[in-house]
Amino acid sequence: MSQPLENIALIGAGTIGLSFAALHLRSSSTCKVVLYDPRPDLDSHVLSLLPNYLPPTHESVTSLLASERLLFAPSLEEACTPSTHLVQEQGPESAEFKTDLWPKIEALVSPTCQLWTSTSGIPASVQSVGMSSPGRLLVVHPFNPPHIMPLIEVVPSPATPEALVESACEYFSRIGHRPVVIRKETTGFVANRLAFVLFREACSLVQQGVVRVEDVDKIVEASIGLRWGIKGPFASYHYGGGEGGLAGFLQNVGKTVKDVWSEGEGPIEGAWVEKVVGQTEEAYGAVTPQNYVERDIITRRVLEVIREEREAIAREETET
Ligand SMILES: NC(=O)C1=CN([C@@H]2O[C@H](COP(=O)(O)OP(=O)(O)OC[C@H]3O[C@@H](n4cnc5c(N)ncnc54)[C@H](O)[C@@H]3O)[C@@H](O)[C@H]2O)C=CC1
Ligand SMILES: O=C(O)[C@@H](O)C(=O)[C@H](O)[C@@H](O)CO
Repeated sequence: MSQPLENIALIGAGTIGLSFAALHLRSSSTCKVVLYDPRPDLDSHVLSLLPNYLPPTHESVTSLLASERLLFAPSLEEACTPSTHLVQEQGPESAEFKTDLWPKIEALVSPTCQLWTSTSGIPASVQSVGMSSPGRLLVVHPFNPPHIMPLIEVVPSPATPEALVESACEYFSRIGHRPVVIRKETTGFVANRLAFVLFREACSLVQQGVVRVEDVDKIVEASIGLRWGIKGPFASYHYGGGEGGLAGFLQNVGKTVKDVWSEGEGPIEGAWVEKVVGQTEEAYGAVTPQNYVERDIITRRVLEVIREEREAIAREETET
């Protein structure tokens, strides 16, 4: 068991950084989270958003600040110290920014400090080129918002020791998340690759006038979005194949699958960005904080029902 992650420095306190702050703070009643972010509105940003990310019964942000379990560091050097157990970065998605940052952090912390990046798709082997021990850097890619969404894609570089991978997986499993180790550094890792392929097809269908933005959302929410939250694509198609399972599915539907695959490639023609953005803004207007509150309430409830039902099924299986 690696050292407890009690002194945590979060570099970048935007959408993801603040969500991870809530996750770490609610996962341990003793851990200390130090935020470093040069944004001029950091105080108001944290005070306005962080309370929504913490459970309603959790210690208030004001109390966390008063007890110094939550701190704002005025500099990187004051956020990352020899007593820091974990530095997690969620700054701008820029290879230049992250590559420049990690050698600085490495020089500030102890050799046992865990170094994680929340990047959407910049591999650790790219970000760590300037580090003296590149293998120390590990990608822990969340799905927004990480204080609720359980997936963490743990993506080691070829230089990363297995012990660091195991330590990160152990931490996230212990706090109720679902880490999945991705064994090769692909662009966008796995979740984003799957999401972006679907998103490309959705944009193409809107651009072709096959369907409007809001109808794509209705279709996904009323079918695959629900289905894949319960059983992923392989299990779902295995079930869909009846007695033949996935082999039966591929035998029955395989030609249509391949026909669709062969069509859905290459760039989308025309001014598709303007079209999908225009229809999205027309359908939903500007995003408000209340949108996030409603999203989080429903997402938490769905996850809770899935957990409750799976536990009930497991209990029945052990009792029979
Ligand atoms: N937004 C999303 O859905 C997801 C984002 N990510 C990744 O998380 C990272 C952050 O993304 P977001 O939170 O969405 O962006 P964001 O723009 O909300 O937050 C980035 C924060 O970094 C701060 N920052 C800028 N320069 C800095 C510096 N020198 N030192 C410290 N902080 C600095 C900014 O002030 C800002 O608050 C990116 O790498 C992104 O790819 C990962 C999964 C999902
Ligand atoms: O969709 C998410 O939450 C994450 O998988 C991402 O990394 C996104 O691509 C994010 O960067 C943009 O929404």
